[in-house]
Amino acid sequence: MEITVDQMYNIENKGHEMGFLKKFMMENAGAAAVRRLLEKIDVESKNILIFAGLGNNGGDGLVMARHLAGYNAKVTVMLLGSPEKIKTEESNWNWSILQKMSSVKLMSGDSFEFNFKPDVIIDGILGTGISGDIREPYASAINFINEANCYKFAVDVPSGLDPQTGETANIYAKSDMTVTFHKMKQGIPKRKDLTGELYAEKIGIPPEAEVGIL
Ligand SMILES: NC(=O)C1=CN([C@@H]2O[C@H](COP(=O)(O)OP(=O)(O)OC[C@H]3O[C@@H](n4cnc5c(N)ncnc54)[C@H](O)[C@@H]3O)[C@@H](O)[C@H]2O)[C@H](O)CC1
Ligand SMILES: [K+]
Repeated sequence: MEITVDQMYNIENKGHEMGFLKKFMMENAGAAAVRRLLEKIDVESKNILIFAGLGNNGGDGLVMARHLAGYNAKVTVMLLGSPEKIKTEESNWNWSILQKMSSVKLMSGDSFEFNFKPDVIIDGILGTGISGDIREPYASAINFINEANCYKFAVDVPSGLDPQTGETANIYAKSDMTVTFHKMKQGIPKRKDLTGELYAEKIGIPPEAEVGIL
C-alpha cells in the first residue's frame, strides 16, 4: 500500500505521541538503510561520504554514519550548513554523538572539497520536507553526487524528487538504491529511473499509529 507524505507525517507524529519517539524511528531508519547497503557493498575500509541536510533526512544519514563506522568503513559526514542550524532535537542528538567519535570525520558549512575519492555516497540531503527550487549548498551537493563515479544510496528518496508527486525540482539526484521508511510514498515509484533499487523498510512504528489515518 502506498501512502501520502501527509499521512506519513501524521503517522510519525501519532507514533511519537504514543511514546515511540522520533529519535527511535530515526535510529531504526538509519540501521535499516545500512543493512540494505551492506547487501550490495562490503564497506570495510571503503571511503563513504555522507551528505547530510539540516532536517531529519540528514539525521537518518547521521545514524548511518555511526553504524557504518561500526563496520569499519572510512566515513566522512558533510553537514550542509552550520551545526547550530540543525533543525530537530533528534538530529542534534545524533550529531553530538558523532562529535565524540574519532572514527567518523565531520565536516560542515556552506561549501566543500574532499581529499579522497568516495566509493559510496549517501544522499541524506532532502526527504519528505522538500519544497521549491533547490537552494545552496544542497544544489552543489546534488550536482556533486551526479558527477561522481561511485555507488549512490538515497535515504528515503533521491534528493530533489518530490515523494508525493513524483515530480523533480530544478536539480535532483540519481541513485543506485533508495530505502524509504515505514511505507512507500506515492510519488517515489514513479521515478525508478532515479531511485535505482527501491525498498520500503519498517522502522518500528506501532501499527496502531495508523488508526484513523490510513
Ligand atoms: N517517515 C518517517 O517515519 C520518518 C522519517 N524520517 C526522515 O525524516 C525526513 C523528513 O524530515 P524533515 O526534517 O521533515 O524534512 P527534510 O529533512 O526532508 O528537509 C528539511 C529541511 O530542508 C530544507 N529545505 C526544504 N526544501 C529545500 C530546498 N528546495 N532547498 C534547500 N533546502 C530545502 C528546509 O529548511 C527543511 O526544514 C524523511 O524524509 C526521513 O528521511 C525520520 O528520521 C524518522 C521517521
Ligand atoms: K535524500
